[in-house]
This record gives sequence, structure tokens and C-alpha cells, in this order.
Amino acid sequence: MSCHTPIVVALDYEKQADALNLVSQLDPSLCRLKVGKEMFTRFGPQFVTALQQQHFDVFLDLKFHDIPNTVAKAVQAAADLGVWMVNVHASGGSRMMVAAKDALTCFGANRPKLIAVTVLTSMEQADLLELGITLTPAEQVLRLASLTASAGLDGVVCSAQEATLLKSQFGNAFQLVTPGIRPADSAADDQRRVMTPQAAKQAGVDYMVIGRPITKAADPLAALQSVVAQLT
Ligand SMILES: O=C(O)c1cc(=O)[nH]c(=O)n1[C@@H]1O[C@H](COP(=O)(O)O)[C@@H](O)[C@H]1O
Repeated sequence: MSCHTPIVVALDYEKQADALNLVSQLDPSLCRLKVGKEMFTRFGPQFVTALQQQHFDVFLDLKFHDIPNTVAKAVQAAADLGVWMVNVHASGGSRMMVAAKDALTCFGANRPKLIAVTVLTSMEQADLLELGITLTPAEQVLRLASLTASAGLDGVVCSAQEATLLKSQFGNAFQLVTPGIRPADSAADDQRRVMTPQAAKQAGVDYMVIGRPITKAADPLAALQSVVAQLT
């Protein structure tokens, strides 16, 4: 399935029926879907397959972070599932990212996009300091994005706040996937480095991951359509 929408809806639901109820109101031309740790742990590959059978591109967001061999095997398993995108943590290091990339070579043009998480959008300066990292979030994102680009991955997960900087450094082909998207009237929740959909578009992001502003809205379809309208 190929579509031009930049929107990826994060399906973070406890109950599969609630997720499928929302999905039944959506159209693959409107958005892609992200399956993360909560739903994958509860409902497994069958849940991913159910979404694909409804012609949605699926971003499998399991943020692999392990030794190179383990991560390589895990991204291969994701590719076997036929997902559109899969991610690893850039902080797993270059050797881990190269192993992940090499594991996808045999899938040719059918391989998923391979993206590395830089600094989680829930983190700010104080959270980095706690880890002994004295760089600003933007500096740390740049450092990890640089490792990711050198390893030959397709792009990074970052906040839209870093998008302009990363596009200028790594060029337009280096894909930017940005969670922490918040329409002006939405709560930030646990996110810290946030941006509105319009500002993120202007900053040049490729894909916007949006969860609770849509999934927790009284009318999720209307909330999604409102984001789409803000982007056109
Ligand atoms: O890799 C991700 O998708 C991700 C990376 C990141 O830095 N921040 C982040 O929020 N995410 C995911 O993006 C989604 C954001 O959801 P909302 O905060 O509800 O919009 C969640 O499913 C997170 O797991």
C-alpha cells in the first residue's frame, strides 16, 4: 500500500476491539498505523496482520535495543511480517545499526524502512543530565542522527523541534519521523519536545506520529480529519 499522507496514528489501546473499532472508521489514504509495545505484547503479530489485511501500512515500533546479533534477528522477523517501517534505538551504537541494516539486505526493495530513535520526545535537558549526558537534546539528537546516517539507515525518530537542523545537515532523503505532535488545543501529556502539526510540516518532517490527541478524543475520526485539514 502506498499513500502520501504524513500521518501515522499510534494505536496504543489496551483492548484490541477498541483499536479495531477506530481502524474500521479510517482509510489507508488518510493515515498509516503504528503498533507499539503495548498492543504487540498483548496481541502479537496477528494484530499486525489484521491491520495489513485492511490495507494499512504498519510501523512496528518496538524500538529494538540489544546486542547487534539480537537486533539483526529481530528486524528480520519484522521484515518477515511485511511491516512498512521498523525502529531501533540509535544509542545501541553503530555496529548494532549496521547489523540491523545488513539483516534487511536480502529483502531487497520489499524491506521495511529502518529508522533509529534518537532522544525520546518525552525527554528534556534534565532527563539527559540524569543519564550523565551534558549535551542539549538537540545536540544529542544530532550526534545520534549522525551515527544513524553513517550506518546507512533510512532516517531517525526525533522531535519536530530538531527537524530543520537535521534536514539541513543530512539532506531531504534522510527521513524524519516525529512523535510529540500536539494540535494547539491538545494536552502535552508525558511529551516534552512537542510541536503542532502545521509547524512540524513547515519544519519538513516526513511522518508525524500522533496517538492520544486522536485516540483519546471524544470523536477520534473528527480529530484525525481536523489534523488533515490543518495540513492542507
Ligand atoms: O518511536 C516512537 O514512535 C516514539 C518515539 C519517541 O521519541 N516518542 C514517542 O512518543 N514515540 C511513540 O509515539 C507515540 C506518541 O503517542 P502520543 O504521545 O499519544 O501522541 C507513542 O506510541 C510512543 O511510543
